Amino acid sequence: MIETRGLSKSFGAHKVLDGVHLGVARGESLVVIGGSGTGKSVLLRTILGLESADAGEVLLDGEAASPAVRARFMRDFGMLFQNAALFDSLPVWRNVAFRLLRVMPARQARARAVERLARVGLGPEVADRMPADLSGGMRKRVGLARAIAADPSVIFFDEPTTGLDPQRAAAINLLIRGIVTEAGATAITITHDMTSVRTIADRVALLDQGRVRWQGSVAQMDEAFDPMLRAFVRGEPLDWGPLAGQGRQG
Ligand SMILES: Nc1ncnc2c1ncn2[C@@H]1O[C@H](COP(=O)(O)OP(=O)(O)OP(=O)(O)O)[C@@H](O)[C@H]1O
Repeated sequence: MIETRGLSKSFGAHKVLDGVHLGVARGESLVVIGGSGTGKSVLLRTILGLESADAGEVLLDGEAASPAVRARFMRDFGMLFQNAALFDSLPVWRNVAFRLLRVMPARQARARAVERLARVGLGPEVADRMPADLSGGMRKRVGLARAIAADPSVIFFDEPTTGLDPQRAAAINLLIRGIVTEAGATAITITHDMTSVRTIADRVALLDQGRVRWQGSVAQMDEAFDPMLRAFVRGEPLDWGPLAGQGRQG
């Protein structure tokens, strides 16, 4: 359903994507992992056309992503941005119902928004609050409620559990898994959270230095020999050289 072929993107002299080949089948959940700054968010933005690629191509439903193909794709698409990206001037329910308000009466859109808020563990009293009055974790969940409000068949989640406590994170992981399994949605998720990977992923791709270094199922990930993948999965500390950790010695 979504395919990238040799996708490359630089900012000035900094090559962030260096020939990314990746595919996601309809109804599949792909999780992209990789160290900070390896280009995971840039990859999603380039697939969406929010960044233009320097080389390579994006195919959506087998067609090259022309503006018309992208517009069609976006009609049935939801996204949770890393920072939730809420509209600060709109109350929570209008943020959640933003797209619904174009296609249904306000009363119905509000009822749907309240129902979606409940799915992410937020009560109806949150509906009329302003985003600035919410905690970071609550904003994240409002962003998730907005992403799923219109029952999209394709959803991108950029770090869905960052900033949530472990129990809320686990609930969000199950919600995302349910959206893929029960509603048959196609999902790409970026995360650093290995619990999320294990709950959400049909397939995992490890991005490194602008390329897909490894990809496979969760079971294959646990058996894989790739040293970088193993270190990432186990959360082994990076070696930052002789100055690292000096603060600990006072
Ligand atoms: N608009 C931009 N202009 C210049 N550099 C950018 C721009 N967007 C991203 N970058 C750079 O591209 C690199 C990859 O960024 P990206 O946000 O994709 O990383 P990431 O893998 O999602 O990281 P994290 O896990 O920390 O969120 C970073 O070095 C970042 O500074």
